[in-house]
Amino acid sequence: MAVTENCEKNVGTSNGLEVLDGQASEISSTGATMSNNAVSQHPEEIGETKKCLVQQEVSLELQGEGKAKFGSDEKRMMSNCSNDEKSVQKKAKVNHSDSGVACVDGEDDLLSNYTHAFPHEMDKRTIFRLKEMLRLVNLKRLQSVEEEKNRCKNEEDNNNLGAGEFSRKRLRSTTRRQVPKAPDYPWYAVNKRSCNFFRLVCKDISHGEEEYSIPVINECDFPPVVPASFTYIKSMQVSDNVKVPVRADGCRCKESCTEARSCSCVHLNGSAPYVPQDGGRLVAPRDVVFECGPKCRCGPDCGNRVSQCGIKYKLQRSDEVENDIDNSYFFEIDCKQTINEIEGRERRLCHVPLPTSSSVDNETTETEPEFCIDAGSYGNVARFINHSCEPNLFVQCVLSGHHDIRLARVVLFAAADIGPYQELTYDYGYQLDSVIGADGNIIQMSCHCGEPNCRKRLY
Ligand SMILES: C[S@@+](CC[C@H](N)C(=O)[O-])C[C@H]1O[C@@H](n2cnc3c(N)ncnc32)[C@H](O)[C@@H]1O
Repeated sequence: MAVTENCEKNVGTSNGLEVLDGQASEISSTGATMSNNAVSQHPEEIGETKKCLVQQEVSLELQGEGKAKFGSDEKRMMSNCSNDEKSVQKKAKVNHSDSGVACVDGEDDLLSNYTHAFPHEMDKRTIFRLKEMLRLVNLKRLQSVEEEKNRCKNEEDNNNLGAGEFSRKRLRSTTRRQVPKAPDYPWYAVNKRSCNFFRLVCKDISHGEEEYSIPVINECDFPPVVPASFTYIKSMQVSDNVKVPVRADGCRCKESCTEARSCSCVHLNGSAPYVPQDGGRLVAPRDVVFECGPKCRCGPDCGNRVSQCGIKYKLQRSDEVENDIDNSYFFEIDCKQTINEIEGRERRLCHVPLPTSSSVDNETTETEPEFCIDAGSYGNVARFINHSCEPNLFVQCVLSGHHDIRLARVVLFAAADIGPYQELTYDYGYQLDSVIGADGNIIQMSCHCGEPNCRKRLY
């Protein structure tokens, strides 16, 4: 899945965007973490969330008449089915039917599944409209399949040509090698009566947790599938085996904390880390940002709590990259790397100036990371942000409730102005050949960020 910005204005440089929340866990000797999580101790609550998810995601009024509800049973069917079954569903082929109309193998199965699951809600009219929508989806898919076929054919032809012929051919069709622009599906443009309905698999992945809903649009799979289940949380849960650090003392300010001489938290930063503009921009990347916390007297509107304010921009997710390894959602809380790896930061930060001083104890920066965030089952939208070798976000460590750098919060800030519908990315910062499998062999992963300077490998 990729996360894109989905609003009509730019996300400004260095605006605090998101906290990579998940579960902070101790890194075990194997590098894998297993943790008892706080949320799973409240099964009723999770049950409620799931119920709510079904209601929110799948209800749809079709022109105010027949009401089609998809998802609950279908999703259950999908989540219960084996990988083989899933891949069969994903591999629905586009064909020409006798009438020349594109159809998808398995369309009848799909409709009969829905009819079976919702017998009272699938009247003839609804079925007709569903078929019409499927036809539109298929036509669009067929078009791209044809385009792809033509592209491959051209490439094949060109492989059989000499250099002179090749250049003549390229001159004649200069657009041939252009990468087709990915279609944008702005949230406001999602037409419930059109085929986009089938691509919108979730109206809000945060299930009302965030101020703005985060829709998920699946442009890859047919039928579109919802993202694998996880629980959306807004603040980091610390697993039972991790000792929660003592709360840091707070400032005594009654209003917004902007001055180092009057606010003890701002003082720890040397000067105010944020400018009060567009919700608080980071003045410059720092080793660590000290924000106001729970023991401070200032309120939630304090200017030194930027990373605690939640998402302030509309985001959406689209299905692009498949994950097939178990630890795709681990993030080491490695402030040492973000603080010390100037080379990496130079690469990551684009034109944002580098930090000038280290306000963190050297001893802590020399040790290996002890904790990691496991966003596999619990997390927020940041868990879906992909890696890029030319990213538009960078990692900034932030401390607020406590001052233990080993459990710092990981916050992603914009490194440049980010336009609407741009994918949000950051540099995962892996060292090549640093990921070792259970058998002791190095695991490699190719990078598909597509940037001209792509390093070709994630790790
Ligand atoms: C934190 S997840 C990112 C979200 C994930 N793509 C999804 O759809 O849920 C990290 C995983 O995404 C995939 N990924 C992210 N960026 C990638 C890239 N540039 N090239 C290849 N795979 C990438 C890898 O499988 C990686 O382990």
